[in-house]
Amino acid sequence: MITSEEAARVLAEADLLHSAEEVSAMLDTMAAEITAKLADKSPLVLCVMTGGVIVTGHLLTRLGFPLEQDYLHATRYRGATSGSKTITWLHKPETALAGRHILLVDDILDEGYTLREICHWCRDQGAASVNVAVLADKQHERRVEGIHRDFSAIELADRYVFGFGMDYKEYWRNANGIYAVKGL
Ligand SMILES: O=P(O)(O)OC[C@H]1O[C@H](OP(=O)(O)OP(=O)(O)O)[C@H](O)[C@@H]1O
Ligand code: HPA
Repeated sequence: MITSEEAARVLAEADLLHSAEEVSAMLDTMAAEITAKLADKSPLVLCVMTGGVIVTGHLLTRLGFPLEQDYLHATRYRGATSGSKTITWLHKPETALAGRHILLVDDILDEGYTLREICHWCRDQGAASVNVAVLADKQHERRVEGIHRDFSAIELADRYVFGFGMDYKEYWRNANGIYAVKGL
């Protein structure tokens, strides 16, 4: 945990990677790609809490076709900047997944453990298809086997980022843009 004063310093010293306007334009593009693939599938959109909440909200207003929405919460970082290999499930969706076309929406695909486990779970539930949409796809060599994203708004360099749902030690999910922590 850090104090709010430390959090304010982290933002003041951070590098702005993408402004809110840039994020908005990239979400427009991703929404168009999702529409082209899923508009006739009546998908079930699952927000991956907590980080996925902001991108899911912005994305949903750009999807002008019939869909349903639910959420799940699976976490492995729990406020830290490096993750455990064990995913903790805090909430599973109420909506039945069997036979549904699932669109998972999360803030970031980093090493991939989280979304890989969530995709496996969706398939175990009998989903007809599983598509993954992330705001940010971090570029590095540590990605686990067996996970790929179908849609991504932004590719990012290998730095610890925050904003637009992504946290730094639980702060600054509310930052309106994408920032990289100084020195990380
Ligand atoms: O690709 P990975 O290396 O697995 O990391 C990506 C995941 O990590 C973050 O979740 P976190 O565990 O921090 O949970 P939170 O969203 O509740 O903070 C983020 O929201 C992704 O779900
Ligand atoms: O770079 C990151 N920032 C915030 N949350 C994350 N979860 C995985 N990687 C990150």
